[in-house]
Formats: sequence, structure tokens, C-alpha cells
Amino acid sequence: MNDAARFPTARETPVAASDTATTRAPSLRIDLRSLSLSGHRVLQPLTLAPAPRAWTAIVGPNGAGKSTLLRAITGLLPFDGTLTLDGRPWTAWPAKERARHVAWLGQNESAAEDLTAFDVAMLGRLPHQPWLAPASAADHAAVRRAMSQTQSWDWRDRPLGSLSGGERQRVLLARALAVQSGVLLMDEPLAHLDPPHQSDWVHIVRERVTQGAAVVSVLHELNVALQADTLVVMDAGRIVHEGPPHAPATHAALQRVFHERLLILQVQGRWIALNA
Ligand SMILES: Nc1ncnc2c1ncn2[C@@H]1O[C@H](COP(=O)(O)OP(=O)(O)OP(=O)(O)O)[C@@H](O)[C@H]1O
Repeated sequence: MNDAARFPTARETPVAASDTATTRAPSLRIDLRSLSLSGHRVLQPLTLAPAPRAWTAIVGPNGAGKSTLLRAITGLLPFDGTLTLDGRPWTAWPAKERARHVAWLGQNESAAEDLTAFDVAMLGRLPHQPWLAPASAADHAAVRRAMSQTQSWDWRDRPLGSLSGGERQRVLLARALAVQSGVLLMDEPLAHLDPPHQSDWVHIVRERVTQGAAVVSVLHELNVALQADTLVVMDAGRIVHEGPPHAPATHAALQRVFHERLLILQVQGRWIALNA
């Protein structure tokens, strides 16, 4: 029996009382003048302020600067400009408090391969735990909930290094969800996920957004990105368009940055992009 047969899908996961609680998304904002890596200017002037109760998808061609922007807005890369959380400079926040507000799932993240999947997901609770204190009942409940949502609870006792690419990604996603933060930033979260788990991911994002969170994801899967509330289209280190997925201007921007190599169609009420 596979794990999907033993565990409820994200859609079916029972909603615990704590999951219905409203999340307050602090306002995160980056005003960037420039960002250079190894002497090469990678990002041009831009501003991004992800809205609460909304899912923002960042899309664009390879090398456009999507991952760099996401790492900058997570405070992981120095740049010329300002980064604020609730109007207060990023660096003025105590790191632990900041980490309770903003959770991050990086691209191809490395993690301690010999830790169990459960312990990896529990790392998401560190910002909630006093120094050297054991995990609380609330920590256990948050981890169980996150691992059930991503259908990774089945492997909780297995070392991370023994999991397949998709299984590992679902554990790392559980770690980010377990933070229960108001802002959730994810770089290529669908990497290695099969189509049903991609759909589950969309459902999880929708649930977090309904609760009040601001979710930002860098995505190569345009068909998934077209389900977001807002698309941020990047090209050559710039944000060239920001708009809803149904807007003709958004479709035109996508066509421009992908050199008219797309067919953007509406099928059964949903926008999809085919390679042309
Ligand atoms: N350490 C580095 N030194 C110099 N240039 C870098 C460095 N890291 C990234 N770059 C360059 O910065 C640009 C933006 O990279 P980034 O990874 O942000 O793009 P991306 O839009 O996420 O691309 P992809 O879709 O291929 O993942 C690319 O041209 C890349 O080659």
C-alpha cells in the first residue's frame, strides 16, 4: 500500500481547531536599488511587497533573477536598498522573532541527511522553542499536522538521506509549514513533486492564504503559477509586470519574456500555458 492510500490527502486532512485560527501576515517589503554577485549586477531597481491573504508567484526565464530576489527578501543576501518587516528594518528584529514570522523553503536545500524526517520537520519549530527546551505538545501537533498535510508522516522515522527526491521535498515543505508563519517564501517548491502532490501543494497554499498568510513562490510550472492571485514576471534582473493571472497584460508579459513561445488558453475556467 502506498502512503497516499494510508494517509489522507491534503484535501482530506482533518482540520484541527488550531488550523482554523487566523494568521496575521506581517508586511514584508523590499526596496532594492541593486544586487551584485561576484561583481556581476544580477538585480536592477525593484520593489516587492507581498500582500497578505494572497499567493504571489514569481515567474520568468532562466537567469531572470527570481531565486536571487527571493533570497534577498529572505534576508539571505546583502544588497543595496532596504528590507523591512512591519515597517521595521529586517536587521533590527531579533532573529528568532523574525523566524516565527517568515518561513523559507530554499531550492535544493541541504539538510542533515542522518536526521529523521520527523526531526527535520521539527526544526521548523525552533523559533518557537526556548533555548534547550524540549518540544512542547503544540510543537508536536504542528509537526504532525504539517507532515500529514504533505503526506510525509509515514516516513517520520526514516533518515532524510534515505528518501527519494519528492519524499524529501515534502519533508522540507513540512518543516516550512510547521513554523506556522504569517509569511511563507518558497523557491521552486514543486521540484520533484508528482502531479497529485503538486495539486496538494496548491491546496495547502490556498488554505494558508485563507487563514491570512502571504505566500510567495518562485515557480517554473506556469500552469500552477497561473492559479496564483498575482504573477510577478521577471526578466533580466527586473520585475517587468505584476498582475492577476487572468489579465491580458499578464499574458502579454509572459509572452514577451518567453519570446512568444507560449500558448495561453482557458480550459474549464482555468488559465493554462502550453509550450509553443
Ligand atoms: N554567485 C554568482 N555569481 C555570479 N552570478 C551569479 C551568481 N549566482 C547567480 N548568478 C547569476 O545571477 C542571475 C540570476 O540568477 P537566479 O538564480 O536568481 O536566476 P533564476 O531566475 O532563479 O534562474 P533559474 O530559472 O534558472 O533558476 C543569473 O544570470 C546567474 O547566472
